[in-house]
Amino acid sequence: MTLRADGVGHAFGDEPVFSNVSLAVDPGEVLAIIGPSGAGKTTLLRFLGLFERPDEGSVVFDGADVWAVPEADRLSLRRRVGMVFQDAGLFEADVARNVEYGLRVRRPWGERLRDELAGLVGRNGTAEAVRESLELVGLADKADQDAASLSGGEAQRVSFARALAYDPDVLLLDEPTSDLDPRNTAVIEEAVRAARDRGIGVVVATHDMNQARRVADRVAVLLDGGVVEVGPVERVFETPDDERTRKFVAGELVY
Ligand SMILES: Nc1ncnc2c1ncn2[C@@H]1O[C@H](COP(=O)(O)OP(=O)(O)OP(=O)(O)O)[C@@H](O)[C@H]1O
Repeated sequence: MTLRADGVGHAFGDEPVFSNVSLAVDPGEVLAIIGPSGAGKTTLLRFLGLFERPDEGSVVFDGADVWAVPEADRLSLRRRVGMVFQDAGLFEADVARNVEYGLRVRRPWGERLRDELAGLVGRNGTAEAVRESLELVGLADKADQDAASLSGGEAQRVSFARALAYDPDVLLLDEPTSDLDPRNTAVIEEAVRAARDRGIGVVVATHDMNQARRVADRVAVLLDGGVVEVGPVERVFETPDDERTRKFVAGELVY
């Protein structure tokens, strides 16, 4: 199921962020969105996550223009997209409960009610999904630990596991490793590859170009009010078409 932004543009008040952004992520690929701070990476992810409607253009998921379909249809499309925010956003409960939450919020109402009545923890399928997701980020042994006692890196990994537990079709990651040490970064990057290998389409917003090189199949360069280039990682980094990409990749300042 392809998720696509088609000519998307947006302004906050009279401050334009970007215009005419078109890009897509296919199942089983990792697309990195790179660009300087303030270029609009988070804003673009929020549009791709169907959280907000852009001023211009459309977001198309599985062939449906998501802001043109009835709200109920949009909500069911949104459930198929997982998003991991910069802030891990865990709540005060043990690690397993935090991961279960991912299942709880994305389930259709009927199933959700059934889960509530059955007691989510006791349901085998759910417990299994929680355990598998935690294993993928190397934290299965911390399932019963209080989330508040985790390190920042572990909290991010739990947040990732929470998004994976529901087995989304698309996973959006906003600077997933920005404050993490190399070990936690490596675990998350490995989990990104595992998600891709399961057929999930992954979008990673990052200002870490090395990370984009390590995990992405394709990269979109967001700067100067738009996507100036999108293509296979190696091509974009080694022989960029756009001079602004070349400068950005070389670490020269680009506005
Ligand atoms: N809700 C909002 N209201 C007003 N301005 C906003 C809002 N959200 C974002 N902006 C502005 O839009 C621009 C893009 O912000 P965004 O967070 O999308 O950039 P970014 O590329 O993700 O940056 P960073 O790498 O620093 O996280 C910034 O100038 C920001 O101040």
